[in-house]
Amino acid sequence: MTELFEPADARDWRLTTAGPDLLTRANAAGLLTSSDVHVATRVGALGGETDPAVLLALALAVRAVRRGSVCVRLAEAQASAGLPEEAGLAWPEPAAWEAAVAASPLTLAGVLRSEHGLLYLDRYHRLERGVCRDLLTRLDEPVPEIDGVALEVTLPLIRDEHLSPEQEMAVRGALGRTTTVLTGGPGTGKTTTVARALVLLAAQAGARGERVSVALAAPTGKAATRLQEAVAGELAGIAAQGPAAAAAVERVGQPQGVTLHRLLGWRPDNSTRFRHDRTNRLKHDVVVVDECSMVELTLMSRLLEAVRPEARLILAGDPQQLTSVGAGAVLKDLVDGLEQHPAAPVAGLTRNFRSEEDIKALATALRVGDADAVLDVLRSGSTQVQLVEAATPEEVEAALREVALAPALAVRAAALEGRAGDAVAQLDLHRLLCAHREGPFGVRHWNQRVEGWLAEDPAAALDLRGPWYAGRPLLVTRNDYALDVYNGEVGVVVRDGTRLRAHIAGSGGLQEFAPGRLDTVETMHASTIHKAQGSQASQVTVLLPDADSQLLTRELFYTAVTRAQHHVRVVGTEAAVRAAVATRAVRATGLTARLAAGARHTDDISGADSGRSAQRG
Ligand SMILES: Nc1ncnc2c1ncn2[C@@H]1O[C@H](COP(=O)(O)OP(=O)(O)OP(=O)(O)O)[C@@H](O)[C@H]1O
Repeated sequence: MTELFEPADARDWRLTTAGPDLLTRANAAGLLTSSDVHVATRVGALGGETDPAVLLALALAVRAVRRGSVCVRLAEAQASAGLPEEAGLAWPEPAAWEAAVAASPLTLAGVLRSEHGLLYLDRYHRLERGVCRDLLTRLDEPVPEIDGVALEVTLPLIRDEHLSPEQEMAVRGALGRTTTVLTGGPGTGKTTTVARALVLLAAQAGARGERVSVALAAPTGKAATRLQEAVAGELAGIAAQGPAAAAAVERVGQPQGVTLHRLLGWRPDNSTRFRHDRTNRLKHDVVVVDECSMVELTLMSRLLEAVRPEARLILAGDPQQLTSVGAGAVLKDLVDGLEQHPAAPVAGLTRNFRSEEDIKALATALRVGDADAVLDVLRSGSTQVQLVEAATPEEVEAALREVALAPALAVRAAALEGRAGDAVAQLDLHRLLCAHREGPFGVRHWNQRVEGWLAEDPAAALDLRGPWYAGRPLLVTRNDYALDVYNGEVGVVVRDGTRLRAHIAGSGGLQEFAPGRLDTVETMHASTIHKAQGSQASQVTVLLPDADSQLLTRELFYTAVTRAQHHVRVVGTEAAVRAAVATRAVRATGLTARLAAGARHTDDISGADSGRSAQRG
């Protein structure tokens, strides 16, 4: 994947004429945006650097972070840029380039940091080193001796309900160390395992005459609510076995699921600093964070600073999913980097207990990158997965109208009758997911199309003169602490007599608002795959963009299809399916190599897999 933008015309806002020729050429070729160039030239001017090669390196480091990487490997920059010859960019010779960067006043001043061929902006270098150091320190932290009697009494209670051998291994592991990275695809029992680990940890604390305080958190409100509900459900299942089990579960308490930002203590004056930090740690003895694939480097750094060193930390997630919107690929890096660590903190769950067989087969084929197998499953005539081949706008329109209008009508009908619970519950039955926000394959377009179909449908009788209408499905896009609604939560606008009310589903149930008070919501007849992370629906329709879309990656496709519990419908072309499978969204970071070097007790992070960049396989 070349990751270039195509200037619309000579006045494209991403184009600039200010700056050294090398940078403006890289800008004109679509490699650097005007802001990359401006930041590099401005920082260069402030730091006394005029060498265009060094400024190009700095601009590429800025670009890397903008695109989700933490650093850039200069030696590979030319190859991964994929610029055509005609771009006329005179790439510096790598060895001389690295030497110039090393000798630059920007490096001497600490603005740029080079390490084993990886070039970082100082902030990201500090964050990465901090995450690595905090994690490795945590892994060396001793844990209280295990009380054998309490363990023998509690293990049968959590085994009885259900616990596979790999889950039991993970649970025992969580008991024996401060930090556990629990990985697995959807339905592999991560929450089940977390709930059981909580029961064991609470029993151990009980044997020491203590009580545990548990925090459950996730990057989005929806994921936090799901975590809370799933843990509560599992605990209730264990408790139902009898008085001894109920007593063991009672020790865990009833932990609330909260967003990670809320757990850490959001501050109105600062978006990357929190009330809880190294000087004001979280009081909890056990901190569980789910959907960690969505946690960016900055947030992981703040989390590790805030958790007491002796507290238990369980980081759960699926490293195959899309990485965080912000820079870093932390969960994946932890899994790869800690693989060889003597404390063996990574516990992988592989058996899927929930999904339908063909959805599992599709997810497996995607994980291993076998495009033929993906297409075979999609075309197998299964009742669970299906490829609706649609190449032209008319074919896509027909395919989506068939699947998206009926759910929208059902939501509208419930909302008109004031049945808020039913209307919101409908949203879990079907989700239409797009890769893009804009354009013919984008969320904005399909939200408008569904609204248009509703307006045309006599059953819906929708008047589209205002943005608020009964049956408008809502997706919360940002945390609003004043209203207590959180990113990822969903809701519906419902008629209440003569007025409209917005009902949002949060961890405490439905909350009702005057629609005008909500300014962090968007319409959700369709949503992006990114925004659907951390949620699931019974049926999912995935609209694939054109095969040459820069957003189309295996991770994106995998994340989309694994949102489905019972049925996945993929709308697109064979070429798009193949392009998705062939394209990896790999980010350049040094964390894997850093962690692996830490595990080997060396400072050498020149591991072969550090500083990877996006590639089309
Ligand atoms: N060992 C097991 N035997 C039978 N059923 C199990 C087992 N482990 C988990 N399950 C069931 O499988 C389903 C999925 O488990 P769980 O919700 O814990 O998975 P998960 O990995 O957290 O999924 P997701 O990330 O998609 O929420 C649940 O219904 C759970 O009760």
